[in-house]
Amino acid sequence: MDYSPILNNQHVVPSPHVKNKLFVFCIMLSLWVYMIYCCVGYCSTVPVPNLTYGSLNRLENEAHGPESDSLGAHRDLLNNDNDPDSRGDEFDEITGEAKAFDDNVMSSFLNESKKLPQAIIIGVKKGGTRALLEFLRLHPDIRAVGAEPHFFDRNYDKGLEWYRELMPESAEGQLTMEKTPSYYVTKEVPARIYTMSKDTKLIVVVRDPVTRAISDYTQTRSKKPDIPSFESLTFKNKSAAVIDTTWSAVQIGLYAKHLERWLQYFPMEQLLFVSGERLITDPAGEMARVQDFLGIRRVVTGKYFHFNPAKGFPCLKRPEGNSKPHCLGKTKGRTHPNIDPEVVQRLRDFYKPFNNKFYTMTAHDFGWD
Ligand SMILES: Nc1ncnc2c1ncn2[C@@H]1O[C@H](COP(=O)(O)OS(=O)(=O)O)[C@@H](OP(=O)(O)O)[C@H]1O
Repeated sequence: MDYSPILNNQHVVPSPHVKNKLFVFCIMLSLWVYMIYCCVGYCSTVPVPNLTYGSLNRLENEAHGPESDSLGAHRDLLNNDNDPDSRGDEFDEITGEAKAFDDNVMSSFLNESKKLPQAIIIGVKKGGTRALLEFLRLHPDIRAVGAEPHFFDRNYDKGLEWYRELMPESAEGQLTMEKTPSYYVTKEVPARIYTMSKDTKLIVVVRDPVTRAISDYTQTRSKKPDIPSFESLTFKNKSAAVIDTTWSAVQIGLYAKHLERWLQYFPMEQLLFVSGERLITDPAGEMARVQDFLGIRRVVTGKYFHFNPAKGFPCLKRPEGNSKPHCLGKTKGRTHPNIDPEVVQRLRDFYKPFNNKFYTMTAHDFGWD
């Protein structure tokens, strides 16, 4: 009778063939255990030798919880302005789940890192910049910081590494973005962005300068209810009816003048002007232009928007399912005070030549007159 060597020795000694199979099985098992470990969100906390500074920072954030970190960062970034409109707290509920999934599961697989922004929403204040950023954040190829970094105007001395650290982790092929509306009107900013990268794509959300000025005033008054009337701030001397172009609410609306400064550094093709009005009436149409400009797929389409008649604005909805649409917070879409129609008309006349120049420069009639 033939005995196998195993039985012959009275011990269970696996043959080399079986050993190989066992080895492969163990490797597979370890991989599966690791993947399950990752899927419950632990693998990003496993110390690995080649951790970047960025990922270390993320681990620290996870340890303190995302809320405490972002609040701290926002306070710092607000730079005493304490402007609720600057906080990245809009639409967090709708993007929150996706972000958590990204952070906890995907980042370790995708070799993510923090990058300087390749595209920036540079203005204008009260143009609809928050809405545009939140619409863009729905796109899987966009990673954007929620709060306004104010790097190129207020925090430039902190250096590019400080700026990079504020950015979210992004994978290969994803665009990093931020929005700071004051960049468009700040003299030093074009040169500074050019120094960071002359290829930076620049997006400006523009809105009828008269409505924009009233919106700006409404925001200031919500924080300082005792400020003088819009009418008295508009004129240097009310009787002379000379418009005070040093008042920032008026100054910001001189879009053509500010654009001249940008064109000293960037070609027109690198700037995209988004209509703040159309962003409300046709968000999908404006988003198509923006996505084309950024060179990303048209993912954010009409199915993401639901017009809320009570609010008078488009809100965001998930294309699948029938969950409640999410609207921007109450600092967006404030009720404007009634302004003396004569003053409004004076402002319209004042802006007319500047608007026309702006239409010519951008080859786009925004229809404000
Ligand atoms: N979808 C949606 N929901 C709410 N509000 C919207 C939306 N799209 C554009 N807007 C308009 O955005 C205006 C605020 O502009 P910004 O976000 O650029 O303001 S800020 O500079 O960041 O403070 C804000 O101005 P006000 O209406 O004067 O408050 C809105 O008119």
